Amino acid sequence: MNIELAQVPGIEGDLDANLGLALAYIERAREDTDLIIFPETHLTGFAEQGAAASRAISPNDPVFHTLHQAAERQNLAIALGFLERDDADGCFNASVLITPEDGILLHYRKTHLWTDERALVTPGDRLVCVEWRGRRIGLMICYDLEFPETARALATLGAELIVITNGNMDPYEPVHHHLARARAIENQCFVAMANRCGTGAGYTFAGGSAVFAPNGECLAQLQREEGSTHAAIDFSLNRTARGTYDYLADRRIPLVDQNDAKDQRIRHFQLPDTDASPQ
Ligand code: BAL
Repeated sequence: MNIELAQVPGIEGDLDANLGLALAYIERAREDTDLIIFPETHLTGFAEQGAAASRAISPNDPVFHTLHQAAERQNLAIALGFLERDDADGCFNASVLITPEDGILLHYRKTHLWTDERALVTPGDRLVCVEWRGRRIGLMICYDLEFPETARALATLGAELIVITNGNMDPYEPVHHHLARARAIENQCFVAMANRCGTGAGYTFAGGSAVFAPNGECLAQLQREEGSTHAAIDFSLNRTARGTYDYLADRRIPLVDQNDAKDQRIRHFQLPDTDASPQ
C-alpha cells in the first residue's frame, strides 16, 4: 500500500478554500498512491469559542460527494478531518476514510479531546477499525495518540495500519514524533500521521508528518513546511515483527471488542460514558 501524507495549512471556517487545497493534492497525487492522509479538521478548521457549530458540517454535506468523486477519479482512499455537526448530538471532532468503492467507509469521532476543545465539542464513544482492500485500518485524531490504550485498542481490532489525522501544535512536535514511533513498535503495526502546518486558531502547527514501520523505522518524514511525502507499506513487516514475539498475544491485560452488526468489515470498541460535553 502506497501512502501519501499531505502536510497542509488550513483556514478556519473556509470550507471552500480547504476543500480546494485537498482536491489539488488529490489530483496531483502520484499514480501509485493508494491512500492520501490530511490533517485533523482540515475541511472546516478547528473549533474555537463561538465558532464550532457554525463551522461544523454533516457527513451528508455535498463536500463528501465531491471527495468521493475525486477518490474514484484517482482510485485512492482519502483520510481527512472535519468538525461534524449532528443535529441530535451536537458537534464532534471527526475524521473519515473515503474509499472509491464505498464513499465514507469509516467515520470516527475523536475520543480524547484536547484541552480547549472540551467545552466546544462532544467526545466520541467508540474506536473503529475497518478492512479495506484486504488491509485493516484504524483511525485516530491528534490527542488520541497520547494515550497508549487508543492505539492498543485499534491493534486489538486487528489494525495493521493506524492513520492519524493530526493537528499537533508547537511545542509538542517531539511528543507526537516519539509517541507515533512507540505506538508502531508496541503494537507491531504501521502508523501514518499527517499533521497541519502554518498557523490558525491561535496556534502554530508543528508539521513533522511521518510514517513509522512496526520496528520503529521512520519510512517518511516532513519538517515544518507545507508539502507531501510518500511511503510504501509492506504489510509483511507486521508478521516479521511478530515472528519472534507478539505483544498482543503476550499481553496479560486484554481488551474485549465488539463487531459492527451492519458491516462485518467494521469492528469497534465502545467507550464508557463520560461527563465531558460542551457546557
Ligand atoms: N498535542 C496536541 C493534542 C491535540 O491538539 O489534540
